[in-house]
Amino acid sequence: MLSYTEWKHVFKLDPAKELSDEDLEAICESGTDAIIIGGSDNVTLDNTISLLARVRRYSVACALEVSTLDSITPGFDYFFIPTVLNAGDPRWITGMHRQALKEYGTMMNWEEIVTEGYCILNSDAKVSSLTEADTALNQEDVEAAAMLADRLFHLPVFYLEYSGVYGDPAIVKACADTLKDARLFYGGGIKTTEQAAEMAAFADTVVVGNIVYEDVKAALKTVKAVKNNGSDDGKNV
Ligand SMILES: CC(C)=CCC/C(C)=C/CC/C(C)=C/CC/C(C)=C/CC/C(C)=C/CC/C(C)=C/CC/C(C)=C/COP(=O)(O)OP(=O)(O)O
Ligand SMILES: O=P(O)(O)OC[C@@H](O)CO
Ligand SMILES: [Mg+2]
Repeated sequence: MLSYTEWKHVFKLDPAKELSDEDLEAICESGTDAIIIGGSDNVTLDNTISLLARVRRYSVACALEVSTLDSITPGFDYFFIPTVLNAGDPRWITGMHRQALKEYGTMMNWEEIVTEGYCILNSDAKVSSLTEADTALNQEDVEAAAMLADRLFHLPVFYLEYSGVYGDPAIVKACADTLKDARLFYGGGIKTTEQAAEMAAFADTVVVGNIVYEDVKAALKTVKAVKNNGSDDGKNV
């Protein structure tokens, strides 16, 4: 299994959405580096376990991106823990985390835990309303968020989240230039090979989500586009 520090392309699958066995097989066997299971609403223990079991038929790495306490279950290669750096509601910065650690703190394998410093930039995304994110950020503000994640908090991942819309490549580049150690994850609105390649030039890891459910053939094409155009700064590998 590839360490998450080497992932260039990832599919994010939502346990609350339907995906046929045929499409799931194509996604898992596509050459992507990993499957992240996660979503911002209607994620339950049942739909998480069900999707995990289906993905486990394949050898691809599989991570849970934890968004609710109820959906935490063993069996993943990694547990990605978001903290939303521009959240208005502190529960999504450290509140839920402290609650989770009361329950799981003594039984954690810390090697499997990867904290993601999220910066949410699409005001229309569900995740934006959920966390009451302050999305009115200019490039300088986003660079400061990247520095906060990387230099001040030493988070392993800074996640530029445009969920649902294609982001601004200039901002993604600025973050790539700002980060020293943290890996840059980019996610949001990727529908074409051109978009996938453009973001792969700056981001360490490109996350492809909703298009899987809209046009699986287009989703599959993003794998090669990313792998052939990825940034290669040797960070953290
Ligand atoms: C033994 C055992 C099972 C051990 C497990 C160890 C473990 C994992 C312990 C937990 C440790 C811990 C600290 C957990 C944190 C718990 C928690 C709930 C934290 C809050 C996380 C958070 C900030 C969530 C906010 C939402 C968010 C950022 C979700 C990520 C996914 C995402 C952005 C989806 C996209 O959503 P969206 O595009 O809006 O949705 P649609 O595509 O459907 O429109
Ligand atoms: O669903 P899309 O818009 O591709 O975004 C991917 C991911 O960043 C969502 O958390
Ligand atoms: Mg989504």
